[in-house]
Amino acid sequence: MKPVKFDDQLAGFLTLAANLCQEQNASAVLVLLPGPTDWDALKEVLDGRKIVITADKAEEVEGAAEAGLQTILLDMSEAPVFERLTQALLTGVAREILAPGAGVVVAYSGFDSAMIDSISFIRLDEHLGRLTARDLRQLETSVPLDTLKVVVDLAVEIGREGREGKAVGTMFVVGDTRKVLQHSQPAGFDPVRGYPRAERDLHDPRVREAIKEVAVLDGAFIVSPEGLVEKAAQLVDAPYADLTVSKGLGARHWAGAAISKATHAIAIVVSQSSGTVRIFQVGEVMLRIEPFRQAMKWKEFEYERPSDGE
Ligand SMILES: Nc1ncnc2c1ncn2[C@@H]1O[C@H](COP(=O)(O)OP(=O)(O)OP(=O)(O)O)[C@@H](O)[C@H]1O
Repeated sequence: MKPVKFDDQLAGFLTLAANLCQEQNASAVLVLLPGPTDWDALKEVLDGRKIVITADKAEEVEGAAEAGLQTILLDMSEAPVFERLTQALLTGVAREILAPGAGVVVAYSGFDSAMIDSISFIRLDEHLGRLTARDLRQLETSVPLDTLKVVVDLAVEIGREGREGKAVGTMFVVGDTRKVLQHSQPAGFDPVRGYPRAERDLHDPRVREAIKEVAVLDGAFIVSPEGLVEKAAQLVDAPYADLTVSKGLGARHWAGAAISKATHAIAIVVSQSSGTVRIFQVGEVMLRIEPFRQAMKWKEFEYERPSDGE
């Protein structure tokens, strides 16, 4: 990976970005770079503005954090620039580096991948953004926020990516594990059975990748408040009485609603047909996240017409 020379072109575009930031009252300048550059010179040109450096690999932002710059890594080098920028902005919102609704000036390589040649001004739509920590905090639950974030992010990735080109649906039931297990029975072979704790901990990215591989199996993952997958491929069974679930949602969603009502667990359901992730608590959809190209669109609570009877 080649460093990016801090030449007149780069300095010129950053100066334009700084001016635009000033004129539009933007809250940050996001720079998508193909490699490390002279961070001090970059900071000097963007004098005093909030700077976010985005790249694909850690070595491309080498030294940026030490220079006091915020960084976002994408690992999407094959994706079109538009999708990479969208993902960078969504990640910025999710990590609370950028505020939803904020204006952001973006400097990037639109035509020549080796140099900065384009500038855009983007106003982050209030509703565009990955689920933020604040949204999850609204769920008053005994499950630590940190575990919820890990599981929700994993669910969103499964809904978005699927498996080998095919859509995948699944469910995670998080928290109140002892009680949830009383309502569960194996749907088939349990791929996590017999594994030590460390190999079932969803905080470990390798474990999350392994879970994506087995998410195609029937049934739900039962996750402890600490983020350990206690069991996989479980059919959860709880009474449907007094539940209202939207039309068009089937057995998986009913089961998620029911278990979240019968216990203090949170059920996170990925729909196979749409990739939408719904978060159920006390029998109701509390949050819903729509897949959106590479990234996703976060919607505030929206009333879904309940189906009749049942
Ligand atoms: N009680 C349950 N516990 C866990 N998983 C279940 C349960 N019932 C159904 N499922 C899972 O849901 C899968 C799909 O069922 P169904 O199509 O009726 O669900 P859905 O709610 O319409 O979801 P999707 O949008 O993913 O199709 C089943 O193959 C099974 O793996």
